[in-house]
This record gives sequence, structure tokens and C-alpha cells, in this order.
Amino acid sequence: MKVLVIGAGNMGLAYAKALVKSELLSSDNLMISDTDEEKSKQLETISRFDVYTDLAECLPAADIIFIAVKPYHIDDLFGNIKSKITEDQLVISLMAGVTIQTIQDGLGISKVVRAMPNLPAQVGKGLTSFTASETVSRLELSTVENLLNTTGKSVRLDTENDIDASTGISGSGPAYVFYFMQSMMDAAKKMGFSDHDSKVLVSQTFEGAVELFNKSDLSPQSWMNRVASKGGTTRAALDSMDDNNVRQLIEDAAYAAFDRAVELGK
Ligand SMILES: NC(=O)C1=CN([C@@H]2O[C@H](COP(=O)(O)OP(=O)(O)OC[C@H]3O[C@@H](n4cnc5c(N)ncnc54)[C@H](OP(=O)(O)O)[C@@H]3O)[C@@H](O)[C@H]2O)C=CC1
Ligand SMILES: O=C(O)[C@@H]1CCC=N1
Repeated sequence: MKVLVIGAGNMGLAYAKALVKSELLSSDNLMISDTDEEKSKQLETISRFDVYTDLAECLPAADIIFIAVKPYHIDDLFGNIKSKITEDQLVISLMAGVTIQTIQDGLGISKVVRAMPNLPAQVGKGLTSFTASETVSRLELSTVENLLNTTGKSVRLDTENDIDASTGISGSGPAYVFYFMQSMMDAAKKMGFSDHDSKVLVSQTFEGAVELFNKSDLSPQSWMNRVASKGGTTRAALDSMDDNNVRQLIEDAAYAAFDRAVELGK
């Protein structure tokens, strides 16, 4: 099986590296393509896989094609590859919002998996949700699942609306966590901590909290209650968040991402 990754950016490279690292695919069977010549030259020197700037040279050899370009690049990309891609090739799109129908129409093919990864894929802790067109066979789906799992975990969802919803939770979600981290680090620095100490205080707090959560059946709400003593410091902080409607604002933000994913598909 030969795999081609189109787009050597954050997500394309994360996938390419994970596929090769997993040994599910030898580096001889992984091709990567990017329009940026400078980036491609750099990649050639540091990576073990074949790098192409001209898709005509690598596309015909691929059984599975990951598309990891930005949604606004698809007109150019589809225009370039529509005449070269064939019915037996399977496309896995990592693009937010872009629907299966758009990809089928744009490329004149039928076998499409629409996936929504997230950035922790770069460290093997990603979460990729996916759904497929009816033309993708069970065997192909199982191969796809194995490929996606090289970057972490995957979840198969029933509908494309579910993929848009998961974009609002797990796809964009790492940025919400970083938002929280940045705010806590800014507060720490304002309190007089050095950059280094602010980072340690915040990162170890996140890591510890996530590990506690993962190693138990308790809900985050129950863990909050374990940290907060009656009349204590944590209660003061949580009351401040509740008074400022932070819970609702976070929900609104997740819905804003969901809505934007739906909008991108139109
Ligand atoms: N980043 C994230 O956390 C997540 C991203 N995604 C999705 O992944 C996709 C990629 O995002 P991301 O990796 O962040 O984007 P990047 O901009 O980092 O990477 C995209 C790469 O594709 C290149 N490119 C553009 N057009 C072509 C083309 N026709 N052929 C080959 N390469 C091309 C770009 O080159 P150039 O820079 O020269 O334009 C760039 O290097 C997006 O659709 C996004 O929705 C999904 C979930 C999470
Ligand atoms: O912001 C975006 O559009 C992409 C999709 C999810 C994360 N990044």
C-alpha cells in the first residue's frame, strides 16, 4: 500500500511522521507533497520519505491520499488533480468543514473519508473523528482506522454533522486548553513569577489534573469539589468564574467552532 500526503504543514507532517514511525508503512511507501519549494527542500534533507512538489509525479502511485491543505486551497488543488485521480484511489480529507460531496464532485471520485484530527497528533496523543462515504468498503475502513490510529485514537461517527460538532470539541479544542494555559501563565507573571516558574506551575498543574481525570471514573465536576474546600481559595476562584458566566462562554465558543465548520461546508 502506498500513501500520499498532500500538504506538509502542521497536520500533514504530523500524519506523515506518525505513519512512518508506526511501521505500518515503510518510508518507501510514504510520499509527501507540498507546493512550497523551500519547505519541500528542507523536508528532503531532514525526513526519510519521498518529497514532491509536482503532484503528477506521485499521485498515480498512491492507493490512499491524505488531503491536508487549508479549505481555501481546494479549488487550486482539485483543478490540478481531478484529471489524474482515479476511482480506485481512496481520499482521506483532514480539512475542516469541507464535505464529502464537495470532494466527490471536485475530484470526480466516490471513495472519500472525512476526518477531523487535532494537533496532539504531533505527539501521538491525537484524536481523529471520521466518517466515510458508502462506497468505502469494510476492509478499507479498517485500513483507514489503522492509519488514523498511528497519531493517537480515532472515533468513527455516523454523520458529517457529527464531524462538524467534533470539530468544535476535539478539533479546535487544544486551542481552548492553550487559551486557559496562557491566561493562567499571564496571571502567574502578573503575580511576580518568572517565565520559567510560570510555565512549570501551569504545565504541571494541567498534566496532573488530566492524569487524575484519566485514571478515575470521576467527572471534572467531582474533581472540582475535591479541590475546593468550603469557604476556601478554590471556591473563591470557581465562584468568580460562575459569576462571570465562564462555563456558558466556553460552551458558546465550542458552538462557534461547530457553526463555522458547518458554514465552511456551504
Ligand atoms: N492545525 C490544526 O490543528 C488542524 C488542522 N486541520 C485541518 O488540516 C488542514 C491543514 O491545516 P494545517 O496543517 O494547520 O495547515 P498548514 O498551512 O500548516 O499546511 C498546509 C500546507 O499545504 C500546502 N499546500 C497548499 N496548497 C497545496 C497544494 N495544492 N498541494 C500541496 N500542498 C499545498 C501549504 O503550502 P503554503 O504554506 O505554501 O500555502 C502548507 O504547507 C486544514 O484543512 C485544517 O482544517 C484539522 C484539524 C486540526
Ligand atoms: O481552525 C481550523 O479551522 C482547524 C480545524 C480544527 C483546528 N484547526
